[in-house]
Amino acid sequence: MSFSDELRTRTATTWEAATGHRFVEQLWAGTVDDAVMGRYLAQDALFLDRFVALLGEAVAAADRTDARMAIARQLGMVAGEENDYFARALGRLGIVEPATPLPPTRGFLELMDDARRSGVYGNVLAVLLVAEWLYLDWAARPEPSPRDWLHREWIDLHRGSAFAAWVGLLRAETDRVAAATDDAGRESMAGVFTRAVELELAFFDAAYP
Ligand SMILES: Cc1ncc(C[n+]2csc(CCO)c2C)c(N)n1
Repeated sequence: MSFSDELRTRTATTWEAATGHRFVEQLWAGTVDDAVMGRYLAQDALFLDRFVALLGEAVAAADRTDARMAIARQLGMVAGEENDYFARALGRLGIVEPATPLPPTRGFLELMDDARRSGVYGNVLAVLLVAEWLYLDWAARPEPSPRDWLHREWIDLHRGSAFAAWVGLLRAETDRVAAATDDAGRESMAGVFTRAVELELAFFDAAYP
């Protein structure tokens, strides 16, 4: 079993609680309450800002040109298309002020800052991999899309062949880097991965008061 599969298996209970969360169910059904969607997106705007900084560190720390270029392309996508969704969505929901980070957001910001400041490519990859793979997992359901663009576009941003290929690259990089590092390095990557999965679940929970 690959290193990434092993991490995914090790965290299966929490992972599946996140991918099957009521937020995800309601998103697919198109029934997420505007107050819930607003709380979630306002927190996610804070998350995304630091996520872009983390992608910048991955661009800097990658030890192969093909990976560096692929990460840089993805960084451009997040700063472009994804940011545009946020502007429209927050505008429609009437959210103008930046939110105060709730505990799961604070945890994520700290985890991303630690990985970024460490400059350790494997730890940076471990956070990116969870954030992207877990979202691909819930967004790739073979179900009809909700009608409201607010819900539909949030699903569409996380599925499709380009996004699946990006997650494939993160998995391949994670496996390659893990194979080239020592036990302590792999333990560190596993710790970051596990913490990120826990935070993804807590992040969905926090959208509900
Ligand atoms: C808490 C939280 N975790 C993961 C993602 C997923 N995500 C973050 S940036 C991005 C764009 C593609 O690189 C994707 C899919 C999120 N939005 N919020």
